[in-house]
Amino acid sequence: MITQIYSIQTVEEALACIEAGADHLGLLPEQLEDGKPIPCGVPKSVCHDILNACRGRAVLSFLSVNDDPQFYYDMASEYHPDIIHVTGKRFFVSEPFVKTIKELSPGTRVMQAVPMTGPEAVDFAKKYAQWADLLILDSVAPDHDEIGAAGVTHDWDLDRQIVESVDVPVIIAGGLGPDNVAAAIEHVRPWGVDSLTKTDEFLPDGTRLQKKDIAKVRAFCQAAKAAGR
Ligand SMILES: O=C(O)c1ccccc1NCC(=O)[C@H](O)[C@H](O)COP(=O)(O)O
Repeated sequence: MITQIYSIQTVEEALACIEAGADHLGLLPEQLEDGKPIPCGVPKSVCHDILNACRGRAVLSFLSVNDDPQFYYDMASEYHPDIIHVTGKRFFVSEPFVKTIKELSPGTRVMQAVPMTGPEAVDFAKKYAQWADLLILDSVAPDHDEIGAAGVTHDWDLDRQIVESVDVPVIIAGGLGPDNVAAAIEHVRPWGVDSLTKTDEFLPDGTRLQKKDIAKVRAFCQAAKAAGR
């Protein structure tokens, strides 16, 4: 069972997550969203430092919420990440897009986020599984229109249907943490599991810090590996 942890901010955090059992690390190179800097964007020099420190020790997934394919092409040329994670609101992978990414960065795989909003997600997943190397099935929170970082679960029956009907590896995401990852794995039988919100640090007043809680990351990875055996 592959474990993926978002959103990495520093080299120290990346190395601590690897030591805690994470196989894939996800991060967002700094970028604009609706004209404003994205909250947990990582500066270019830090992205390179994380890549240099972690290559060969974990799979690095670089995410964008951009709807302009050029942003992804620039990301492929600049970083040559192991995975490019496409989670634009209106932009999804296509055959020519994936071909261009692979010309710019041979060896980079392309992962399409699937918005798990209802039964229509099954056809969406089947369509984009034609071109993407991997899928990530992710929640869309009721109060925002972004795919991911929602901190809530969705209907795992739909995830199970998708896992059973596509030929590419599927990572499940959305509100997963140490408390529920085993149940999700048992229900869906995916290739991998992902966590953001529930493995972050929180202040006593409930404010979420953009920082991983390494004890929670360890508990998540241990629970996932045990359930995935
Ligand atoms: O990592 C982010 O900050 C992020 C921001 C915007 C869209 C997606 C983002 N992350 C993608 C992931 O794969 C998350 O880990 C996934 O959405 C799960 O999030 P959560 O429900 O909070 O565990």
